[in-house]
Amino acid sequence: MSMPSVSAPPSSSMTDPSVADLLAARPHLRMHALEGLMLEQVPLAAIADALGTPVWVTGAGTLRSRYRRLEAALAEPSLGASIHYAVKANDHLAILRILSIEGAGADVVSGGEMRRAIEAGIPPARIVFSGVGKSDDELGLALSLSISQINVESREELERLSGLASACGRTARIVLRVNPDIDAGTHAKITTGLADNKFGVAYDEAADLYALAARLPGIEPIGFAVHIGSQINDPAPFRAAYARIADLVRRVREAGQAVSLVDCGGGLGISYRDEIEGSPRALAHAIRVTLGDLGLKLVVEPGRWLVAPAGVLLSRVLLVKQSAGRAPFVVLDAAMNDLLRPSLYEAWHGVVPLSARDAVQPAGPAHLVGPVCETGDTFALDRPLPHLAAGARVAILDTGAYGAVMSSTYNSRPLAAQALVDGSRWTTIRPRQPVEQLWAGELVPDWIAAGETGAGRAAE
Ligand SMILES: Cc1ncc(COP(=O)(O)O)c(C=O)c1O
Ligand SMILES: N[C@@H](CCCC[NH3+])C(=O)O
Repeated sequence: MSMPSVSAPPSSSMTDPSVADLLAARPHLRMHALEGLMLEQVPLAAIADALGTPVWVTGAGTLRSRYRRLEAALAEPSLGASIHYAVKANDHLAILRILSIEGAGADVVSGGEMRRAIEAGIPPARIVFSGVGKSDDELGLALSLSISQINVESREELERLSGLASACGRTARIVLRVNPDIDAGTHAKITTGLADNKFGVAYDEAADLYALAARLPGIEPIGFAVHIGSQINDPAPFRAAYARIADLVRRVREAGQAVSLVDCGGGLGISYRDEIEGSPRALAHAIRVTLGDLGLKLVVEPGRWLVAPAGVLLSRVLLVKQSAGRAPFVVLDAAMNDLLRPSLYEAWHGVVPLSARDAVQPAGPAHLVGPVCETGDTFALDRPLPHLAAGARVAILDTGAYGAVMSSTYNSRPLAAQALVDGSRWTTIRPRQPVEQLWAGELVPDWIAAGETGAGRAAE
């Protein structure tokens, strides 16, 4: 099985793309001789000057154009698949609003995401609720809002939902998420369609469970869902998974049950390093040849492909730590608490200096790390990087998806600011978190605050 970019260790390689290669593959980014690195028509240094670093920046124009490319590929008359953006990839209200205006619905995995999507103007009728474990409160919210569909992942959830729906006199339109046992060929931590993974109901049990769903009060089964993982660039696993679902649909129909919808999930990958980006047309083809002639309503749930390339994380070099005979450590002011992907999946992200002056030939291999007290707080190891002195600023590329959303405040580091570029204008969409907010909700019991020493050893 080939291991694509998300799993590629961030170590040195003769094949690491140069700054010029990285920019050539990303038309929304370019290096201006004087202004430095531009996202759409905005010099990123201007944003770093105004907001400081680290700061996330997303290009609205880039996002829209990617949405339109995907929509065009899926809009063929034989498909007409509707796009439900996977909110988990980047849940900022401005991003959701942009996509909502483009016509996207939402795929949500929590009550919080459901509330966010609605707050951003996505109507409940365009919201799909996925997830392997949903609380009664979350299911109750979905029922009270009459969202478009609830993707059920187990018999236990189905029976619980039936009870909840009957109790409030509502009917839940459910889609059964099936685990097709297909290897998506992606990183083990983001594969979801293998029988060993926690997601979905076993393929062999799906037909019986669907039949049970039709008998349960408060439940209307309308179809099947499948999502085999994330960062998938090769269409073959999609095709294999959809073929299995098509067989299932035929069998269930032959048994006399109605199936009107298939939710094809998300998962389309991008090019982080030098992979061939997942193709919307190839995805559409995979859907058409497997499910296209079954008269189904089709749904997709893309996240990463839409928003990852549209975002960058800007950071500043705090210091360069030299050590004789070893690659230097270039210590950034961004860390794993901001961008977790390299630490979590050894993910490779391109790094480009903001200043054209810095974007020259690699000075030699260097380690790009953050200041957090974890050895795993690295962005790149042994990477041939341009010469970066203290104070130099860089953009870490393709961080629009699973970037800011996965941030934490570990080491009491406030959440970074966020900005939105739209053509030639830009604005702050989230100020840097004030440090006091880090402890704003914390309570110190009166007796501790008063300095009591308490029971001490006697209680041990
Ligand atoms: C059910 C479901 N749908 C959609 C997505 C979005 O995936 P991606 O961002 O890879 O398109 C995910 C995340 O993997 C998911 O779990
Ligand atoms: N968080 C992952 C993707 C998981 C997708 C959600 N199921 C990433 O950064 O690549």
